[in-house]
Amino acid sequence: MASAAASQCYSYSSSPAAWALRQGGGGAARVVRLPSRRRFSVAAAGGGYDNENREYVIVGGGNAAGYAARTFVEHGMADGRLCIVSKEPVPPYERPALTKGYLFPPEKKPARLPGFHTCVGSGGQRQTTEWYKENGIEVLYEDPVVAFDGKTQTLKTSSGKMLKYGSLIISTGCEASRLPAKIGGNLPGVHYIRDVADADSLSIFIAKKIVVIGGGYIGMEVAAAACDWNLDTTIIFPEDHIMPRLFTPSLAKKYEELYQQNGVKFIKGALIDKLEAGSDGRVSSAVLKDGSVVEADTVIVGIGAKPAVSPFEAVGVNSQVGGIEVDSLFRTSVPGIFAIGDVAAFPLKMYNRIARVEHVDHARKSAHHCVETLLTSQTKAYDYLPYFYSRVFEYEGSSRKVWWQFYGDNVGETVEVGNFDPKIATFWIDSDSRLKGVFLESGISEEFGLLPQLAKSQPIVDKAKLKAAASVEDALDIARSAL
Ligand SMILES: Cc1cc2nc3c(=O)[nH]c(=O)nc-3n(C[C@H](O)[C@H](O)[C@H](O)COP(=O)(O)OP(=O)(O)OC[C@H]3O[C@@H](n4cnc5c(N)ncnc54)[C@H](O)[C@@H]3O)c2cc1C
Ligand SMILES: NC(=O)c1ccc[n+]([C@@H]2O[C@H](COP(=O)([O-])OP(=O)(O)OC[C@H]3O[C@@H](n4cnc5c(N)ncnc54)[C@H](O)[C@@H]3O)[C@@H](O)[C@H]2O)c1
Ligand SMILES: O=C1O[C@H]([C@@H](O)CO)C(O)=C1O
Repeated sequence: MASAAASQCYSYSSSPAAWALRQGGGGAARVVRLPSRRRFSVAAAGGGYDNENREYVIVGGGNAAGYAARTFVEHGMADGRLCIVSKEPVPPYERPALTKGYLFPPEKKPARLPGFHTCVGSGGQRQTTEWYKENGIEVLYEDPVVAFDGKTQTLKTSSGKMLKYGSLIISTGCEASRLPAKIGGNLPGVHYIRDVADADSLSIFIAKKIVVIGGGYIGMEVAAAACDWNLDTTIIFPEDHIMPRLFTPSLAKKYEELYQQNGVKFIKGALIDKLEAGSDGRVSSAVLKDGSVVEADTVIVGIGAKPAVSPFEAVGVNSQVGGIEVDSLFRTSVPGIFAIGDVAAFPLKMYNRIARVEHVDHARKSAHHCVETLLTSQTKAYDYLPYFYSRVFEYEGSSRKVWWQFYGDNVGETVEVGNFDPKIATFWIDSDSRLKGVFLESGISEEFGLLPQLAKSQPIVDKAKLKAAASVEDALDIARSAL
């Protein structure tokens, strides 16, 4: 328990006159008005709290938390005032590295901590453990919050610590969806990848035959990494093509063919009936619903992720997309409590709907926007342009590297140009001929730089001209000329 420091009390008030939480999209607007001036004061250590009276508490030490901490420091509001409570034993890091550089073979200089702490993924400073100490930020490691009381503004951690907050930022991200234990989802040799401990335990390094379950981001990035290990790799998923959240069938076909050229086998339209163990108790095969059996000494499961709302359900969970409901300033319906990153269900202003975005660009930007709101009472609504990307086969010696970027909304008719030679562009165009979304494989930086401009301004484009484009470069010129 905290030492009984001399009693100190600081207080501040919630920022704007009235808190309003609107439900966008189809839901009727619901404005929750609260008394205009709510004063919060964080009781002194006399209350016996374990976080040294830190006014600001971030729950979750992942990608968004690292970027939030940076903004607190930029405002000079971290030292002695910020506390991060994390489930993990290490400070925030760039999670995307876990299925990219982290999976390179030992002789190819795999990414390892402390090399990829936030904010290096966006060209920022590497915030090591020492960085948090030097900036006076208290970090509680390996001690997840298990209980929360909004009335007393207190949190309880799994080790029994009691923490008091003035403002609380929920940054708990997502948890990997799991196969049920009863069908072998927890067998030794079955792996999920969410945090660096998972990546460390991944026995891809000693595997011979791996089965990857799920044809999404994790599935594709792990399967590509397995090619660098020359492993016998099979991907199994229920849809009829990979990346169903984003890829068109024809785009998926191009990438599937590239994976097959690298030796990856696909079993599509298939669901796992169970995972079986061998005599050593480790996973030895995957049995599909049709009864067929695929041998494997390692199984990597990438079947989606669920927002980690616990123990903050009472703050308000969005029924459509899940996650903690926030407004365009990341304020929840409870004054002084915010949510950011994967776990936040926020108004996607451009498309007038509530969304959750499980990608690192939003984690970084939402963190910055939220802390700016908290510290400066700015009222500029978050106006996020969805940006997703992936990089595979990027290892040294790969026959071709793959790096695609997508901006916007994948809605409408698609026009696809190019055939991995080396580029591919796909344009999503709505019924008013407006460009809604754009995808580019292996662009040069100027071309990648054009994508957000196109997706943000949504120009009217000539579909016929795009379809007739002789190359990806021509197609981008046609789109650029529509700006
Ligand atoms: C393997 C992998 C690769 C990825 N690659 C990419 C990519 O290439 N590009 C891209 O755009 N996105 C990628 N993503 C998605 C991106 O990493 C996430 O969108 C981003 O990490 C979300 O940041 P966050 O802070 O909201 O959540 P997280 O980074 O998941 O952090 C949440 C943190 O909160 C902790 N936590 C949870 N509950 C509690 C609790 N009760 N108390 C305390 N701590 C708690 C978790 O342990 C974790 O440390 C990848 C994700 C994974 C898993
Ligand atoms: N480059 C990136 O942006 C990137 C990279 C890795 C991870 N991530 C994030 O990490 C999280 C997890 O990624 P993911 O790939 O697991 O999720 P995903 O949603 O991208 O893919 C899940 C895949 O598993 C399939 N699936 C669902 N249930 C299944 C089942 N029972 N059996 C077999 N297949 C099943 C889905 O149909 C889909 O193909 C997501 O939030 C994702 O955005 C992002
Ligand atoms: O954003 C990212 O961060 C890591 C790595 O670049 C950090 O060094 C990675 O692989 C990304 O895609």
